[in-house]
Amino acid sequence: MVIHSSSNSYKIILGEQIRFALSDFLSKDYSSVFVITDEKVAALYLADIIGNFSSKKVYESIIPHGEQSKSIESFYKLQTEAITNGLDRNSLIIALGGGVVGDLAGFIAATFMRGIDYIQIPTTILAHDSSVGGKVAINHELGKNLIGSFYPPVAVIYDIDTLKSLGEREVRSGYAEIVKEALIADESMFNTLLMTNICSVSNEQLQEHLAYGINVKANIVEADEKESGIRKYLNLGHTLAHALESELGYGALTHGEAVAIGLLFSLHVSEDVFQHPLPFQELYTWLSDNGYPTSLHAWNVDSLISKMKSDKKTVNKKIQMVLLKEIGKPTTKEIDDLSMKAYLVSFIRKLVNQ
Ligand SMILES: NC(=O)c1ccc[n+]([C@@H]2O[C@H](COP(=O)([O-])OP(=O)(O)OC[C@H]3O[C@@H](n4cnc5c(N)ncnc54)[C@H](O)[C@@H]3O)[C@@H](O)[C@H]2O)c1
Ligand SMILES: O=C(O)C(=O)C[C@@H](O)[C@H](O)[C@H](O)COP(=O)(O)O
Ligand SMILES: [Zn+2]
Repeated sequence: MVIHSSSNSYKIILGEQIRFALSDFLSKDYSSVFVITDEKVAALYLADIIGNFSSKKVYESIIPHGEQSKSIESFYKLQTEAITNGLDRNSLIIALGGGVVGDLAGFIAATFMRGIDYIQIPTTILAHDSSVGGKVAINHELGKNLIGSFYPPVAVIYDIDTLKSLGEREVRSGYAEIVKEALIADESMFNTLLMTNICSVSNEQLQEHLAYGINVKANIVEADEKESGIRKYLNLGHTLAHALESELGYGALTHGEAVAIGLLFSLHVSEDVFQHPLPFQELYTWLSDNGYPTSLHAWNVDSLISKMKSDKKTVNKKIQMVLLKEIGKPTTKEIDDLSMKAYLVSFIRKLVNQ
C-alpha cells in the first residue's frame, strides 16, 4: 500500500521476515544509519536490523522501554548522540519498536538538521496505528504528545513475525486501537472483533485485523493529513485516554488500556447526546472478558477536565470530543465543563455498578 502525503509518498509493507531484507525497500544510498530502539526490542531484533547494513556506518541508541521515554530528556540525549555520531542530512534514522520508539525517533528525524529521512519498523500491534500517518511527538508533564510535528516516514516496514514475542498486555493495548478503527468505520468489523478472543487470535486473523486497521487509518490520513477535519475521528476515545495517561503518570496504564476506557466513555456520552443506543454494554463485557482494566480507582474529575483541555482538539478552552451518531458515523462535539463533569461522574458510577 502507498500513502500519499503532502511531502512524499511512502509504502507500507506488511510481511514475514522482511526485517532481514530492508535494502529491498530503501531507494536511497544513505551516508549512515542511526537505529533507535528500546531495551526490550533491542534484545530481540536489533542484531537482525543491523545485519542489513554491513557496508555502512551504523549507530544505535537503546532507550528504556515505556511511555516515560517519550520525554524532552530522551529527545535531547538522542539529538546529542546524532550530533556526536556525525549524522548528516543524508543519514537515515530507523525507528525499531512500538509507538513510543516510533513517535520519539520520528520526532528526532523531524527536527535533526530540520529534518532527515526515517523509516518505521513497528514491532507492536498498536504500532500499526502509530507508524502510519506521520504524527510524531514527545509528551509534556502537562499533556500527551504536546510537542511534536506531522512528519511522514519514507517507509513503514512491518515484519509481523516480531509480534509473536509480545506479551498479553501489549496485545490488548494494540487491539484497543483496532476496535477504535472499527467503531469509526463500520459495524461489521466491530461485531467481528467482539466475537474475538484476542489472546488466542490466529495468525491469519491478526493479519486481517492489522490490514483492516491500517486501511482505515491510511484512507483517513491521506484525505486529511494535518487533522483539519476527518482525521480528528482517529482520536475517538483519546480526549479522556490522554488525560488519564497524564493524570495517572505516564506508563501507569498503557496507551491502549487508556484508549479502551476512553472508547467506553465516548459511547456513554454519545448515547446521551444523540439519544440513540450504542453497544456500551457489549464493549464493556468484551473488554473485561479480554482482561482490560475496567474497574476504576478514585479519579479527580476536576483535574481530569483540566487535562482534557490540553487535548489538541480543544478550541478556546472548550473541549471537543469525537462522538458516534452510530457505529461508523463519527462526528465532533463541543462539551461544556459542567456537562463534562456530569458525564464523568455518571460514567464512573456506571462502571462501578457493573
Ligand atoms: N503517532 C501516532 O499516530 C500514534 C498512534 C497510536 C499511538 N501512539 C503512541 O504510541 C505509544 C504506544 O505504543 P506501544 O503500545 O507500541 O508502546 P511501546 O512502544 O511502549 O511498546 C510496548 C511495550 O512492548 C515492548 N515491545 C515492543 N515490541 C515488542 C516485541 N515485538 N516483542 C516484545 N516486546 C515488545 C516495548 O519494549 C514496550 O515495553 C504511545 O506513546 C502512543 O501515544 C502514536
Ligand atoms: O493518527 C491520529 O490522528 C490519531 O489520532 C491516532 C491516535 O491513535 C494516536 O494516539 C495519536 O498519537 C493521537 O494524536 P494526538 O494528536 O491526540 O496526540
Ligand atoms: Zn492512540
